Amino acid sequence: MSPRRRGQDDESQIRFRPNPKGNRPRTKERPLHADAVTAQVVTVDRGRFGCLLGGFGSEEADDLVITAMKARELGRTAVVVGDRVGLVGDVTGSAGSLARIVRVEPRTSLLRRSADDTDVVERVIVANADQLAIVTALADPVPRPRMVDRCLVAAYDASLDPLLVLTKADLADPAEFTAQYAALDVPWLVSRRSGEGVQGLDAVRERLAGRVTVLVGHSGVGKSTLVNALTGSDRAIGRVNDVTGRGRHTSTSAVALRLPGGGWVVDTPGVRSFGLGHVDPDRLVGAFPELEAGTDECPRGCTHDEPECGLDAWVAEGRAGASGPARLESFRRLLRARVGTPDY
Ligand SMILES: Nc1nc2c(ncn2[C@@H]2O[C@H](COP(=O)(O)OP(=O)(O)OP(=O)(O)O)[C@@H](O)[C@H]2O)c(=O)[nH]1
Ligand SMILES: [Zn+2]
Repeated sequence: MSPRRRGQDDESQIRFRPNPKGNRPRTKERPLHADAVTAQVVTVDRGRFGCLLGGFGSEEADDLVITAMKARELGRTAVVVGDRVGLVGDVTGSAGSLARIVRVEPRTSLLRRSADDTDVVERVIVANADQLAIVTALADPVPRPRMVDRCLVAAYDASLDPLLVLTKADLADPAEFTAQYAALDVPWLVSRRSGEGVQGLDAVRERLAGRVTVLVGHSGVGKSTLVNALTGSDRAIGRVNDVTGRGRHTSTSAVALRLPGGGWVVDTPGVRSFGLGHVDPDRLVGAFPELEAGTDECPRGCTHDEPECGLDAWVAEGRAGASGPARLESFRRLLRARVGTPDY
C-alpha cells in the first residue's frame, strides 16, 4: 500500500460516532480548563492583555506578567484591567510567549461608562476595584465641579468608595471647593508642591494602602506627578514593557500599578470622557440609604427630580435626619450632572 493510500484509509476510519445523548450542546463537551492558572489583568493594549500571575494579592517578589490574548470561546466577553482570569497555554512569560485567557472570574465591582449620555451601551473600564480617587487641581486648571460630580456618580453606580485628591494646594485654598462635598461626606486629601517634591502624600498613601484604587482626572491636574510619586520608579509596568515591548504611552485604556506600601492604583490615561447614560436613578439613590428609604411614596419610574417625587415630603418631615435637606440637594445635583454633555 502506498503511503498516500494508507492515509485515505485512515481518514475513512475517523468518523464521528453518533452522539449517544442526542443533541447535547457542544459547549458542554469542551474541556473545563481545570489546569488554568489564575492571574489578574494589569494592562490592556490592542487585544493583548498583561496578566499578573497570582493576581494583585501575590507577593511582590513573585511578580510575573504574562502576555495573553482572549481565547476564541470567550466570544465578546469584555476583559478589562482588574479582571481575574484563568490562563492556559504558554504561561512562562518568556519573550514572545502568548497565553490564552479562557475564563473571567465573577467581578466584585465594575467601573463603567457609556460613550455619551444618550448611549446606553456601557463599556467597562476597570473590574474589581474598591475605590475611585478623583484627582482635581485646586487651580491651574480651575476645578470643574460638574466633572467631579460625574465621577462621583460613576463611583456610586459602581459601588466604589469615592475619594477626592486635590492637587496644587500651594496655589489655592481648598475650603471653598470642599464645601460643595460636605453633605456628600466624600473624604478629601490635598497635595501641594514644595520645592522639588510633593507634600501631603503620606495621607494619600494611607488611604490607598491595601486597596485597589482607580485614579481619574483630566489633563494637567498633576495625576502623573501623583502616580509617579506614589508608585516610585519600580513600576509593575516596567516588566510589562519587557514582555510586550510596548510602553505606558501607547496604553489606550487603563494600567494597574503596584504601590510599594501594599495595594494597587489603576491609572486611566485614556479615559477622557465619562458618559453616564447607563446610570439608573434608582441605583444612584442606593448610595444615600437614608433617602432610599423614602422612595416608597414615589410614583412608578420616578426620576427623583420631579414635583411628584416622594423625597421632598420625606425630608421635610425630618425622616432623613438633620442633614436630609442638604443630602437631597446634593443627590439631585448628581442626578442632573448625569445628563448632558460630558464635561471632562
Ligand atoms: N503648583 C503645583 N504644580 C503641580 C503640582 N503637581 C503637579 N504640578 C504641575 O502641573 C503640571 C501637570 O502635571 P502632570 O502630572 O503632568 O499632570 P497630568 O494630570 O498627568 O496631565 P497629563 O500628563 O496632561 O495627563 C506639571 O507642570 C506639574 O509640574 C502641585 O502640587 N503644585
Ligand atoms: Zn422620587
